[in-house]
Amino acid sequence: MTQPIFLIGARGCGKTTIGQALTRACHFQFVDTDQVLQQRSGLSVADIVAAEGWQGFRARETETLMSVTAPGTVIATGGGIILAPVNREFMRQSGVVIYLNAPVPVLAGRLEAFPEADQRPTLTGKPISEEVADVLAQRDALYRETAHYVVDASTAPERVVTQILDVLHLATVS
Ligand SMILES: Nc1ncnc2c1ncn2[C@@H]1O[C@H](COP(=O)(O)OP(=O)(O)OP(=O)(O)O)[C@@H](O)[C@H]1O
Ligand SMILES: O=C(O)C1=C[C@@H](O)[C@@H](O)[C@H](O)C1
Ligand SMILES: [Mg+2]
Repeated sequence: MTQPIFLIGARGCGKTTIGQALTRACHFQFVDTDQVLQQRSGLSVADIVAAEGWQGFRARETETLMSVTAPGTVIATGGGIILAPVNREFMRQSGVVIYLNAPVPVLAGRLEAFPEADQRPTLTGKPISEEVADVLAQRDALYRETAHYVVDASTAPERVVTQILDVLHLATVS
């Protein structure tokens, strides 16, 4: 199988972390839309949002998603990639989409430990655990309708990777 693999889910569910580990396990290339967007622009997410608003960031995100999608690639997306219908349709039609699902306390705990504020400027102005709950309530249905598979992302990274390999029927080659 060489179809692109898209990892979707909330901030902190592990798209970047699990994507890198999955890439090593299945010998795909790794790409992260947040990282590519920031490298290409020379700006952080927080800088872009300050200058152009979330609308400007979302337009750049769609362009980045389309440009990095290629066979043999694991694509870690940004948490809000599913907001645009064009992104949802593009991912479902271009490859296999996996939702890394984790409960609010797990997500909030990770984000409180590793805020990375330049990449994760506030979405609501609320404290982290409230924001995570609000945003997940708004987006969970969109993650589910976009995904071909849902995996439990609250376990250790190796177990998340194993679940993904299982649903994809890919053998781990070490
Ligand atoms: N399965 C896991 N178990 C424990 N810690 C994890 C796991 N997955 C990710 N983490 C940790 O949670 C934090 C956030 O992970 P990561 O940056 O991969 O999330 P993300 O989904 O890419 O978030 P964003 O949408 O903001 O890009 C990191 O510090 C990472 O080490
Ligand atoms: O959940 C979101 O809307 C975001 C998640 C991050 O990955 C970044 O793409 C950005 O901070 C927006
Ligand atoms: Mg990430």
